[in-house]
Amino acid sequence: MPITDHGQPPTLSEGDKKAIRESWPQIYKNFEQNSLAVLLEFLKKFPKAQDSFPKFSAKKSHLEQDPAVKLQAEVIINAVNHTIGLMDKEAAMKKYLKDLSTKHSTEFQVNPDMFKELSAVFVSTMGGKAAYEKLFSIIATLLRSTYDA
Ligand code: HEM
Repeated sequence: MPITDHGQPPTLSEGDKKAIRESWPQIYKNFEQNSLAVLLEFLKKFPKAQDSFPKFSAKKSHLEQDPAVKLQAEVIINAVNHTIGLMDKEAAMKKYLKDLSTKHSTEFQVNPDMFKELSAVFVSTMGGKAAYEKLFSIIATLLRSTYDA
């Protein structure tokens, strides 16, 4: 199933939440490595996305050593971790992501098509579990939501 970023976002079943709660700690335990791997893979696939991050090293071949890249990767995975922590509070989870969307659309002004692309890299890193496809479709749809409004 591809990541969706339009329309009604999927709902996480109790089974989805359980699958995420059981597997996420293994991923988050190595949050520095895992988040960096995701961000580097994303930037490799979508080199133009790097234009959104003028703070990153201009040398695309040395990105993995750039502390600003590592920090940004951690910011992203911590936001995913926070979202997972709000899975049982759907309204709060949506508000958190919508506020984050507003920042991306007004302050950072990044290309909204990229949320689903970064999400897809995340999901493939996590073994492509169906529950994560739903979670990241929620994330991608809500991060995009203030662009479409
Ligand atoms: C899963 C998807 C994503 C999540 C969870 C996420 C999360 C975040 C968070 C938590 C921040 C910090 C917000 C703050 O300062 O209060 C941020 C900043 C930012 N994000 Fe994202 N983001 C995602 C995808 C993307 C994508 C795809 C792009 C660009 C292609 C992007 C570009 C940026 C930029 C430019 C900033 C500001 C960086 C700076 O401090 O200079 N984000 N993001």
